[in-house]
Amino acid sequence: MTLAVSVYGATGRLGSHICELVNDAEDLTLHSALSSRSSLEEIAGADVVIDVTHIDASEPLVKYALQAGVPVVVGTSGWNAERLAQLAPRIPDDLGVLVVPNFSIGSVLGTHLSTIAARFFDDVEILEAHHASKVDAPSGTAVRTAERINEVLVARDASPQANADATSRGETIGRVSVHAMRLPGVVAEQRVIFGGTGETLDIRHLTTSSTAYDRGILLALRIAPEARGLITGLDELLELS
Ligand SMILES: NC(=O)C1=CN([C@@H]2O[C@H](COP(=O)(O)OP(=O)(O)OC[C@H]3O[C@@H](n4cnc5c(N)ncnc54)[C@H](OP(=O)(O)O)[C@@H]3O)[C@@H](O)[C@H]2O)C=CC1
Ligand SMILES: O=C(O)C1=N[C@H](C(=O)O)C[C@H](O)C1
Repeated sequence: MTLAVSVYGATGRLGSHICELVNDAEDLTLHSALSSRSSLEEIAGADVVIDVTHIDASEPLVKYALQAGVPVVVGTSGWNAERLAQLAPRIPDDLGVLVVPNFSIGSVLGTHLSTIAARFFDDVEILEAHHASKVDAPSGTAVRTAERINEVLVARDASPQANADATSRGETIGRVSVHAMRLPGVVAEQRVIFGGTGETLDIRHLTTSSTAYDRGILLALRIAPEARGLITGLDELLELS
């Protein structure tokens, strides 16, 4: 018994990699490979659809998949806390949507460790770097990391000392400044830097190849048909939360 996988964004960097991954896995088959020119009807009959496109396409895809009764794995960046809060109540009881800002296990651990560090440091900034072709900034991972750190800072009413008002101080997400660099030669990198009294803590994750995403993609695809409701990130699946 194989799982029929539909890939939305199949002509892109990550989508074409996912198609290869699915073709190579004995328990998965490629049901359909969609691009911007495809009809969403092509996902009909799939056991799961994975979306790696653009936020403008991702939202309609999720809506369509939920109506068609197809579980979804979303890898597209742009699903911030506000969008996720709107999505959660729209998911039927018998379906699951996994929104995964980063499929790399190291990145998931980096963000998890950052939420622990946020219990002890009031000041933190995120520095992310990606390849020059990336269309969105800051990265979905950086936004999600900042949102999760901010939840911890707000819960304990932490007071950052640094002033983040000037535009050169990055985009402010809650109490966290986020700086984005786009450069040829880079795949993906994120540093979460905490500042304290006489010390800094630098939690750095470096992606050197898109193979970093394989384990997380396969895990999410295999779990999606049994998942129920909204699952954000791989933390729960990796038993981190
Ligand atoms: N969660 C994770 O671990 C990762 C997430 N990502 C995210 O995945 C997404 C895709 O990244 P990447 O593969 O590098 O991007 P690419 O630009 O290489 O590919 C984008 C894909 O999406 C399609 N697409 C773009 N706009 C639309 C639209 N409006 N409607 C329908 N389809 C559209 C393109 O189709 P066409 O060819 O027809 O234009 C193409 O197949 C990004 O959001 C990125 O941040 C990336 C890496 C890891
Ligand atoms: O576009 C990319 O490349 C990536 N996008 C995701 C993001 O926006 O966080 C995940 C990873 O950083 C690679």
